Amino acid sequence: MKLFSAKQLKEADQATEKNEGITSIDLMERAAGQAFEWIDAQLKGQQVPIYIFCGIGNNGGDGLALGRLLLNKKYDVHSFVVNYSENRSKCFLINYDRYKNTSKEWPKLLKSVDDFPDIPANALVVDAIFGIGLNRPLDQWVKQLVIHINQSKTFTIAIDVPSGMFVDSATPDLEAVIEASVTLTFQAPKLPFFLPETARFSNSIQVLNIGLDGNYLAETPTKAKLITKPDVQKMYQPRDKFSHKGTFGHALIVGGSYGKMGAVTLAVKACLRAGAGKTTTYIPESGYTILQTAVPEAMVIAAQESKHLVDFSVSNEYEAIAIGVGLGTDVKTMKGFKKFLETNKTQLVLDADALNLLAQDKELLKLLPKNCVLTPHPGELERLVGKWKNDFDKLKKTVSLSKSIDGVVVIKGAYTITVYHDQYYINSTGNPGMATAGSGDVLTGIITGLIVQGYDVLTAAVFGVYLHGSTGDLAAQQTGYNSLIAGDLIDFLGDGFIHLFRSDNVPQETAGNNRKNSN
Ligand SMILES: NC(=O)C1=CN([C@@H]2O[C@H](COP(=O)(O)OP(=O)(O)OC[C@H]3O[C@@H](n4cnc5c(N)ncnc54)[C@H](O)[C@@H]3O)[C@@H](O)[C@H]2O)[C@@H](O)CC1
Ligand SMILES: [K+]
Repeated sequence: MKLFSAKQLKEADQATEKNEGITSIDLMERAAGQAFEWIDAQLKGQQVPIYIFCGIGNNGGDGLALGRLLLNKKYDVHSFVVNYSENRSKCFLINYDRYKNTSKEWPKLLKSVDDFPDIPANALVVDAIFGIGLNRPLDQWVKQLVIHINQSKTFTIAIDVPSGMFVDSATPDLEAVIEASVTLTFQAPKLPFFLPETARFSNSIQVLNIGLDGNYLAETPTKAKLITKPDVQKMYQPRDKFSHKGTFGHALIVGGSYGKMGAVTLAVKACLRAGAGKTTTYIPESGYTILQTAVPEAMVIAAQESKHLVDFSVSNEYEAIAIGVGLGTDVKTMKGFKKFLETNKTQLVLDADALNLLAQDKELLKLLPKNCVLTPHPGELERLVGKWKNDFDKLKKTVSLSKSIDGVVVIKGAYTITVYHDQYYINSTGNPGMATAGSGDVLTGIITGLIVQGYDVLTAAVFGVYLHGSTGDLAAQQTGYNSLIAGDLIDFLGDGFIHLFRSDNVPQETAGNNRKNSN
């Protein structure tokens, strides 16, 4: 699903008006109508005081149109105009007049803190103060109004975006943003709904389709995409009946150190479960028995050194090498790692301590082969790219890193973002249960397993991240969040694949009939 910028959404509005021969006031009526339908479907006529706060631009126009529709359905509506400027938009003014013709009570003008109404605890608040047009910090008194609404702790519905949130750049003041209970967003979600600093404001997102021009939406490329099930269904490569283990590649997992062999165990198991034809691990000698016992399906090459890997001389028979899980950052390991990078030509997935080693000596980044995949969590990313000022700056820095290595960077988090050059792929699956030791090792294994089967690195990263999250969601249905451990992600990975082609609304016992493809 594409995440359009504010500028693109405005262009889509214009294309719709032109191609359908409608005016922006018609489009606003459509948007407000959709919001009304949604709210009416929840309230079903129940009488609660509805407090609508409207700005003086088109977001405010939406609020007034919504207020009129609610009044027509005999809801108890109290409207306020947040008079932050005299530059009222045309559509606001038209809806202001229409509102006055519907209601005996005019919207109350708010001009300063003294005008703020008390908001009853049982009220439903509608936030239509600012939408995607916000482009500078709020006036002090408008910020105070946002704080006043947030402090009311009432159920708050934001129209299009929570007011105060910037869509295409970092939100300058995180105290001046509406904390929405639900965000009714038009046509497509917006990028900051998924970024760590701002995601908490746009809780529970409902996308309302207002029928913007299909051609414009289809043909306009976006920097950011939200990756959902239909996107990954297209990525899945069905298996040929006559395939054999050689068809699905050979992966090497390099890592482990004394006390950290579990990381390799998890990665190699995940790699196999993701579908790699063969896997080999290259580990310090002390892990030999552990690996052979824990994962009989994997081959093991034990290095001479017992506790840390020092020498990384591996053959070039693998389709991909994952390196870093449980590796440690011993000085000798660093030396060997550098030597390995100087000669290696195989596709790489770098995680954990491999990233820490790269961060210790950034010159090593130049030795990475094209199209490698880096999977840092925020701490590892910061060590690689330096401190960022905000989420947008973090993306910018990650884009630079991706371009400089000509590879893929997976920023792990609640919404994991895969960055390739200046494209962002935002993952929609996963849950807080996955914040547990070893979860990242499993992801490394999954991505590596997909690469060796022939998925290109970007697809392997985006698809792998989705699968990892959806598997976590399936596992959590059995374990709950607290009890989910990384091993569960491996156990449920098969269900993750099967679930890709299962309709979400079909009860479990009949779901199998709806499977188009399974692994
Ligand atoms: N045809 C259309 O254009 C449609 C617009 N829609 C609504 O229109 C919204 C966008 O409307 P607008 O572009 O009018 O903008 P907003 O209503 O989001 O903001 C109002 C205006 O205030 C000014 N402004 C920006 N920051 C300010 C600040 N800190 N203090 C004071 N003034 C500030 C800007 O000039 C901005 O245009 C969307 O989010 C959506 O809710 C929907 O009705 C769908 C159709
Ligand atoms: K809003």
